[in-house]
Amino acid sequence: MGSDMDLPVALLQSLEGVPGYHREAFEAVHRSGEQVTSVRVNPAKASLLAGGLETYRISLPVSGKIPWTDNGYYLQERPFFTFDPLLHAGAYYVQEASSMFVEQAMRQTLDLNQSLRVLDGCAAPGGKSTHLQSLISADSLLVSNEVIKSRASILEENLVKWGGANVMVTNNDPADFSSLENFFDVLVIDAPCSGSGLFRREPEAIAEWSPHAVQLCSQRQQRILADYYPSLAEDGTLIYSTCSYSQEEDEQIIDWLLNNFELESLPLQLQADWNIVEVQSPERKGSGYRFFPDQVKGEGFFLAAFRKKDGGQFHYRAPKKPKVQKASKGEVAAVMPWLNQDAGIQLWKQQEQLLAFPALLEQELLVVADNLYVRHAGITVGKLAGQQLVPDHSLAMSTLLHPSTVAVSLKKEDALQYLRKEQVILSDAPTGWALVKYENLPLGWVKVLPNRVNNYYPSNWRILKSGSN
Ligand SMILES: C[S@@+](CC[C@H](N)C(=O)[O-])C[C@H]1O[C@@H](n2cnc3c(N)ncnc32)[C@H](O)[C@@H]1O
Repeated sequence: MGSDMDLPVALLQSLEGVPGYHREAFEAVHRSGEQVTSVRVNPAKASLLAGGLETYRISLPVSGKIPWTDNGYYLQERPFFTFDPLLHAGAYYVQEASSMFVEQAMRQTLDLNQSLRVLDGCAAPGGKSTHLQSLISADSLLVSNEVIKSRASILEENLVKWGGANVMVTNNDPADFSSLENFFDVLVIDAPCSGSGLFRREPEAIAEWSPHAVQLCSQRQQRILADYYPSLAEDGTLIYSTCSYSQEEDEQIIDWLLNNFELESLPLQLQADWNIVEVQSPERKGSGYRFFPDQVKGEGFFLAAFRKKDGGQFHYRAPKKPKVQKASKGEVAAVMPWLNQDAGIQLWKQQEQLLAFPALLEQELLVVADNLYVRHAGITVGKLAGQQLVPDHSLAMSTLLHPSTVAVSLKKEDALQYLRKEQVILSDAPTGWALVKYENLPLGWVKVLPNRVNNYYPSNWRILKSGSN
């Protein structure tokens, strides 16, 4: 190999004959060094922002819309995202454009107005999960599972910032889901893969690639799919994706799925100007969709969708010893003034923590909590000290918060100071708990005391870098 962007010869050879692959253009786009930056806006927070969508345009150098998704935008250049308080407020997520195509698979194979139980089985750091949460209805459930503990904590952070109440973050092995047979209506597997689709953005990954690694990934993808499969209900949708170009991880997985399970391949409609390549698996002619960076404005990506034709439906049985209990009348009375009254939520208690969860998803909460290791469920409201709520950061990030909660607005420099968990000086703030806001979006809590202000931003999420742009 010569320069960093010399792609593995074995990869290039393996792609000969693949529909849509043009070696010269493919190599040229990797050599070009062009970087595509994109974000997906949080529709639940966009409406709260001081200037609505226009605020994003001021904060971010938006250059255009990503055509296969409602809330995705390309940027002219990559800003220093860490120094944008709106990122920390969960106003948007920085995400690769091609992977937002999962929205088409969801929209074209499901009625998103229905109440759905959705499992994101390979969820960290949360790109697909935050997207799925924005797509599903308020009385649908998203379970975001990540097997690696350290990655599950990043997933939790991103989902807490996103602010949806209908989400549970779990940290389980895929095999643990065997106890939830036929529970989910949608299973999204954005599988760990050999990563060739990201070589333009991460050239250092090229050195790790080998045909052997592709084989290992393919076997692991089969294990993950086989472990999760029983948890999908009959007529449920399976969405499988990778950021690999290798057929062993893409078309051959489609054939493996169609050969080993009662699945039907679901073709998706494409617009010609998206330049996404439709492929068929060699044996069973299942449909797949491949993104080449020389043809789309985005990185390499592959997606296929299926309908499950066997299984059955889930039958609810109340757990004998529920892991969460309904909050008492007194606890509800102490907490309700903090919450938006129309939110349709039920308050629960787990040890000392109070949490808010959509009232219509009571059975779902109980079943998932009974069978899995739940890191986070709904909105953590906080703990009661006597009759007083000590509010949790999750509540500040949530749209459940009562709109007239005491708040102070900060300019960018002060907001960054707050996000570094440093001292903030607030003149005129009344004593007690207050939200800190930037452009009308909450960043977190402070407690105003007569002689100082205590900063309650979560220590492990604080900005560590100095500077402001
Ligand atoms: C491609 S990433 C997922 C990216 C994520 N869906 C997103 O959009 O932000 C694949 C994830 O699968 C996880 N993973 C690795 N090995 C796994 C296994 N054996 N079973 C399940 N997940 C695994 C990785 O830790 C990683 O978080």
